[in-house]
Amino acid sequence: MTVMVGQRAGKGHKIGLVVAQFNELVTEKLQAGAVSQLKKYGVSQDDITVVKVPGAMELPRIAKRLATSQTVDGVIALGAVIRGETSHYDYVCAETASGLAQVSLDGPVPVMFGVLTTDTLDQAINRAGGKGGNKGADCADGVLEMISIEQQIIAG
Ligand SMILES: Nc1c(NC[C@H](O)[C@H](O)[C@H](O)CO)[nH]c(=O)[nH]c1=O
Ligand SMILES: CC(=O)[C@@H](O)COP(=O)(O)O
Repeated sequence: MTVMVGQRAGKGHKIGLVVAQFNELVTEKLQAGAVSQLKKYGVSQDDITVVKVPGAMELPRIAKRLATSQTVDGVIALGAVIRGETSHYDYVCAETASGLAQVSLDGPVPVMFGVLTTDTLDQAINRAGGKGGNKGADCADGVLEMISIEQQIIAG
């Protein structure tokens, strides 16, 4: 069996976006990048479900609820964790990443890790539509590619 990678046909696919409100200046740009990219590949607005959560730590729980709801073909989790004065940053990053990875591994649909983990606000802004690209758009590419890969594997 040969599985073609890089396939991003989006028409007819339903995608769930879980977006952290913490650092909303950044996460709203990630969300816009993801939606724009999904539409570029044919996903309709009506097939994109957006759920907001307080912060990155809440992303895994709602990503799991969406992933297991049998209403979406893939999930994109978006957030921006920016280092402060204490070790809280380390715990938020580690648990959010671990939680989302577990939802993707254990769940029925692919879950993309679209959480920026940066030392400064500028670094985050640069990766939400600035010179560093848009992590939300990158995740849109990735979720469509993963859906295609899994469909090809199932089809044999
Ligand atoms: N400092 C950041 C947070 N902190 C909040 C946590 O994500 C969580 O909402 C809280 O601990 C309650 O469970 N969240 C971010 O998304 N980004 C940050 O920089
Ligand atoms: C990533 C965080 O939780 C961080 O913004 C919290 O800031 P601080 O460590 O200064 O309390």
